[in-house]
Amino acid sequence: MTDQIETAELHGQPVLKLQTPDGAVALVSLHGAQVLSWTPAGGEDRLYLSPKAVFDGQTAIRGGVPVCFPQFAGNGPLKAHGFARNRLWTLANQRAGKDYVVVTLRLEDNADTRALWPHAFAAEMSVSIGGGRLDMELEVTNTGKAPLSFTAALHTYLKVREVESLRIEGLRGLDYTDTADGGTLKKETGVGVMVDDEIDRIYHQAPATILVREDDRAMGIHAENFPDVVVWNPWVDKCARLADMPADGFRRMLCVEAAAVREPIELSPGADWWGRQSLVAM
Ligand SMILES: O=P(O)(O)OC[C@H]1O[C@@H](O)[C@H](O)[C@@H](O)[C@@H]1O
Repeated sequence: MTDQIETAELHGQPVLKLQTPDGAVALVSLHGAQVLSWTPAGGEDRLYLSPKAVFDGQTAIRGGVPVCFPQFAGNGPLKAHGFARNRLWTLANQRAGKDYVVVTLRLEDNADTRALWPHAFAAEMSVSIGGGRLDMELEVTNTGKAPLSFTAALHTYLKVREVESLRIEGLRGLDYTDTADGGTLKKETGVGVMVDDEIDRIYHQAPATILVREDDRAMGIHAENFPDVVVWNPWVDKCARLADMPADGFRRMLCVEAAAVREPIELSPGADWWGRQSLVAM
């Protein structure tokens, strides 16, 4: 470990603390390879972590950036969002420079994952911070002898001041699957998407960059190799049903997820795929 990367604990669970000399800080949980908090240089924490999140080394942690793999949501036989967020990943690589820190966590198949999903794979999640940026990259390699396919997402919980006061820009004209309306396919007509009710949408063929604009700040969200963008907020009733969310938690969060859902990723033996999401605090 360098002094820019330390091992620590959060609520009894192992985390890596990343810091750059300019003051950017992130916490990454080994459970799920999940970024739990990210403070850009000179700023404040821009990721939502539920104060009721469960840290027991098994349950998925509510907040930060859960890694959904090898299945997005309930789109397949596995439990919601696959198993990667419920597994302990190992530190595979780390590097620090004058203005950046990067760590790579790794998860491979074992008897337990093969019982759920009969494939050999290696997944690596790289997290890099510096200045006002957070870069996250998920790479998956088919290490087996048969083809495999999966869906995936970086399920980013943005921390927002008041969800009803923000606007999501860049989605106009896109087709989306409205999960909150039985999976109906619709077209986005709004110039800016506002949130004043439950929203659970998978936007397809999304542009590389979208913007979440708040009254006094914004977040630029850039994705590569993730063709879908999921926008999710549970709103009052669904939030009340989530045991690991406070009643008013939905007001402080907005999930904007870089995802590959509509077209599963197909990997032949030996092939690999990567997808990236970057957040730029403005
Ligand atoms: O409660 P979970 O399993 O973390 O899922 C949260 C939400 O994740 C979103 O990605 C899905 O679109 C929602 O349908 C889902 O409710």
